[in-house]
Amino acid sequence: MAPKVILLFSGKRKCGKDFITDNLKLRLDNVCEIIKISQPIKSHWAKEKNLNLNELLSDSEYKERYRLDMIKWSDEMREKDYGCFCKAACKNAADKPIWIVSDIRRKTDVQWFKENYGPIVKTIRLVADEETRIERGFQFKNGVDDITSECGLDDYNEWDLIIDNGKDRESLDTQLNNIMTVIGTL
Ligand SMILES: Nc1ncnc2c1ncn2[C@@H]1O[C@H](COP(=O)(O)OP(=O)(O)OP(=O)(O)O)[C@@H](O)[C@H]1O
Repeated sequence: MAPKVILLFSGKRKCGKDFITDNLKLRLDNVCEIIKISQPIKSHWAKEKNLNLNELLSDSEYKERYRLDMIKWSDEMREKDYGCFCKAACKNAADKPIWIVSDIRRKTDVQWFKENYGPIVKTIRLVADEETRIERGFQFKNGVDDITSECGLDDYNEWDLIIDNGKDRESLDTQLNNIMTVIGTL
């Protein structure tokens, strides 16, 4: 069974992608699956370099140590096939009516999903003011926050929904209700 809706989430570091998508998953219970494009990148990289995958997946210093190398390597892979990681992530996804892709970063990610799944693909941008992001632990890093993997969708303007998750945000309940409207009736 193919998914009926695919939600692609994007947003800057510490805007709350994991927070919102984890809460959405709680609300949707077992009709959804969270997909991370970074998962196949990290598992391939871990295997290749003999690294600890769990540490690489968690928010640790360990991950930061390999971040730049991973970005460089994955960019080279994308040059050969821009959909390679989207494809790998979807191949491992469970058979659920709603897929939540929590870490879309590039226009080619959106392109790949739209080409392969059509109008069931909906895009959601999370935004948060910098002060709030800093409170959550964001620190600007040259070579990380100023390159495509963080800025590739800054000028994308066809979002189905933009959610403020900064200091002026609405309640979590309202944020999730707005997402439910995008999902519509299955
Ligand atoms: N609406 C919110 N209310 C309370 N806490 C929040 C909210 N949004 C995010 N947070 C908290 O802010 C921190 C960063 O959020 P989260 O990890 O979801 O961001 P992210 O966008 O996934 O970050 P990264 O890109 O670095 O993975 C977490 O500790 C999270 O619990």
